[in-house]
Amino acid sequence: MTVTEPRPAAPAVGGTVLEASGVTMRFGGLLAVSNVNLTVREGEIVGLIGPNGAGKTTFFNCLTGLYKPTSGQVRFAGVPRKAPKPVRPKKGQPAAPAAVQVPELPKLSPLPPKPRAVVRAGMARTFQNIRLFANMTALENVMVGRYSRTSAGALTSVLHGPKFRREEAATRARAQELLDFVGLGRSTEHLARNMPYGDQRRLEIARALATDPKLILLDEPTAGMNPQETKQAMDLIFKIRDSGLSVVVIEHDMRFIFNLCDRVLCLVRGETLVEGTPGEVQSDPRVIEAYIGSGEDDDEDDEDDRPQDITEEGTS
Ligand SMILES: Nc1ncnc2c1ncn2[C@@H]1O[C@H](COP(=O)(O)OP(=O)(O)OP(=O)(O)O)[C@@H](O)[C@H]1O
Repeated sequence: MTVTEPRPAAPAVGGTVLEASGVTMRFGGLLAVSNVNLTVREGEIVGLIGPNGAGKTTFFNCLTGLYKPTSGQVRFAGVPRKAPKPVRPKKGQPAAPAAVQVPELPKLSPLPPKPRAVVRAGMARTFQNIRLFANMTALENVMVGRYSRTSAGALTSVLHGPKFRREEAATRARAQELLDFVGLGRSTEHLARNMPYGDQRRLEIARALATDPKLILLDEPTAGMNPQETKQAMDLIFKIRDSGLSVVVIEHDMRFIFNLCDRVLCLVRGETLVEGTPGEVQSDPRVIEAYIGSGEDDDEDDEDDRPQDITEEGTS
């Protein structure tokens, strides 16, 4: 399964941006992710692969703070995990024995689960299913993403004071810049729901970039794309990397992943099967076995995968 083609040279990889160690996630009796480690450095593109049900999305959700892992730890930009607060005895009650005072709490990610807080921390993500505001223009969709970075309060916004107007103009200008960056500079006033599928995907990326992230996580960015759209998506991700961001990407398209990524982590049944360069991972017989065993066809280009509608859900 050698599918690697010559790829643009990666810039020198810098310090650690994201570090996940021993991440485990249980849903009741089901162990979806088990003791998974991952380090992402500045300027790196890391791929997450694995057959259906391997735990990729669950692990992704642990990285972004959408899920609190059952155990393990996620550090983003060096933010350390907060120590659990000791339980204080109530007034007049004798102090509980030490073992009860500091219960054995599961190690939680320091990443707050609130999406806005995750954005402030410098992470942005896209979802498997497109989540654009269907009846808003491309520009408005990106501006919505940008609002998490503006400071005008509710009163300023209602009064449309000078501060609001200044910020609004800056937000609009930045949104336009991002649309140009992703190649949608001419679609500014198009309603999201009328845009071609590949453009909607790029619009989602522009909206995620509007939060000025250090790291962007893309969940199946090429799902349902035709080969030309897939190539454009790859070029865009290289461009994002070249602008200094780190990228983590989940994909089923092996050719895409092996041509795009600096490093690839392959999960099977919630566990790390192998992690390494695309060359190492694609030649590992265990990876081939895992995919053959799962019956997945990696070169499938099924047009029927295209979602028919985009949802009205907002950024998260
Ligand atoms: N919220 C949930 N509650 C219970 N079980 C879940 C939940 N989310 C995922 N699972 C289970 O956890 C396992 C891993 O699922 P996950 O969606 O993370 O895999 P995946 O590798 O992303 O799969 P796919 O490639 O099909 O999207 C599966 O067995 C799935 O059924």
